[in-house]
Amino acid sequence: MFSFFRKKKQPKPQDNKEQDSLIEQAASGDAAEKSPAIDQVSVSEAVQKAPVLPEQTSPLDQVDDVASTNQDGAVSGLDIERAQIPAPLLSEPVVEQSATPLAPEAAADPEPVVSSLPEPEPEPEPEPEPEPEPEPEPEPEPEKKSWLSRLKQGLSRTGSSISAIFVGVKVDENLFEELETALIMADSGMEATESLLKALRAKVKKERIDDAGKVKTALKELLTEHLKPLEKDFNLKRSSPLVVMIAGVNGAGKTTSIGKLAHHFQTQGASVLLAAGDTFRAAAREQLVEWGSRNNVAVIAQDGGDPAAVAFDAVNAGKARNASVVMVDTAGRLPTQLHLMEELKKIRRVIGKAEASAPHEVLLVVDGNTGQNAISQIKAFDAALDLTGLIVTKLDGTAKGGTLAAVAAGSHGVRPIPVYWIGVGESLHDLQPFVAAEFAGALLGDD
Ligand SMILES: Nc1nc2c(ncn2[C@@H]2O[C@H](COP(=O)(O)OP(=O)(O)OP(=O)(O)O)[C@@H](O)[C@H]2O)c(=O)[nH]1
Repeated sequence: MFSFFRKKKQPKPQDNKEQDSLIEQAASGDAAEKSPAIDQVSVSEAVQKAPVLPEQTSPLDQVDDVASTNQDGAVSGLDIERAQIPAPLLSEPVVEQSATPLAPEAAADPEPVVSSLPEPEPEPEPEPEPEPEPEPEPEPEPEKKSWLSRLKQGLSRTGSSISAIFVGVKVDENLFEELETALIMADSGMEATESLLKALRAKVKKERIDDAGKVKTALKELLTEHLKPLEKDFNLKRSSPLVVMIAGVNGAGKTTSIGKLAHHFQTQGASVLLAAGDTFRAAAREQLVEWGSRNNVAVIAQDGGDPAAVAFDAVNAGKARNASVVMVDTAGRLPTQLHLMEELKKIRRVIGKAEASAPHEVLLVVDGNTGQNAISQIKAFDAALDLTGLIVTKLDGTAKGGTLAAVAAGSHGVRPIPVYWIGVGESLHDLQPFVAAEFAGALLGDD
């Protein structure tokens, strides 16, 4: 599919443990003395020797540049290691096998498709030239919706059903019961719903609120207060480079969010380096390289191999180049795929071997449409990785949105992990900091 990537070896399950430990040995820097075989799986080599086919201007050319050169011409740590590699090894790159099985389409070069040519049809009679039609007036471009209106529209299913409850009704038990149902239907969970309604009843009683519209305002205040603990500024400058590891289930929006974040960080003056730690899906690597070129930032990648090795090299490259931020993408996985969750833990550990204080942030990307299932996802990834934050994507879609109220309430034992950003579209700018009041307003269908 991607001619510039080397054909991957089929994984040998019985070798994985041994290779994993070799990768970790390599990362800890003492492997060479312990086993001559480490040359075959050297962490740095794997990236440095990513193949570059001659005459090809593939994204990996850029990647190879990143792994081997330093912008100002200085010899980087990676260069030094490369210089010490015997020539035969350099010319024959070793691709270390990941614990992750290779996707069939990535594992085998596709057969060329040869389609049979149809019989040539007789030349049609030339038609007389039609009269040129007058050019239609160009339609005025619809004004690009603001992100907040996209969030409101995304949550409108919940918003309009909650809003409708307050129209033309008395403040009585019926109103509270309808609200209870609507909040549960919005995926807020029992804990959050009960606690919100208890507080609302108390407030209505204490402030003698007898107007349904004012009950809605009171609910918005309470919901904002409830969501407030999830609101947290992302501190970009606390370490250099700041190493951010990104995880999540398949298709949650990890790579897209990394692309958006790269742009966001750059607008704050940060220099960004990306690590294509999704070595499982070839298209994911290409997707990240594409985001990299869109943002004009370098991407460390290799064809196949161990994602921990990519992360390790990326952190070292980030240090050598004084990058402000290194973001490590990882392959999507379900929390039930225990061996893949182990792989994530290993990536986290190996990052720590490249830089003891790293990763500084471990973010879970959650699809906002996931509903209550998001709670079990967050719990499982948190147990494996000790998450530091969430990015909730696709809130411009058909999300119900109540899940965040459930997270804030610690539903089913989930930790109220901060939500740094929300995704409200597919383009570069469609990432916004999570603001409790705005989110509460959108969830309750504010105008
Ligand atoms: N509408 C909308 N679409 C989004 C948002 N974030 C991501 N997407 C889309 O979701 C799809 C999956 O996004 P990816 O970034 O490839 O997801 P991923 O988690 O990296 O996927 P895997 O690598 O397969 O696990 C893409 O079509 C994105 O454009 C968002 O905030 N809103």
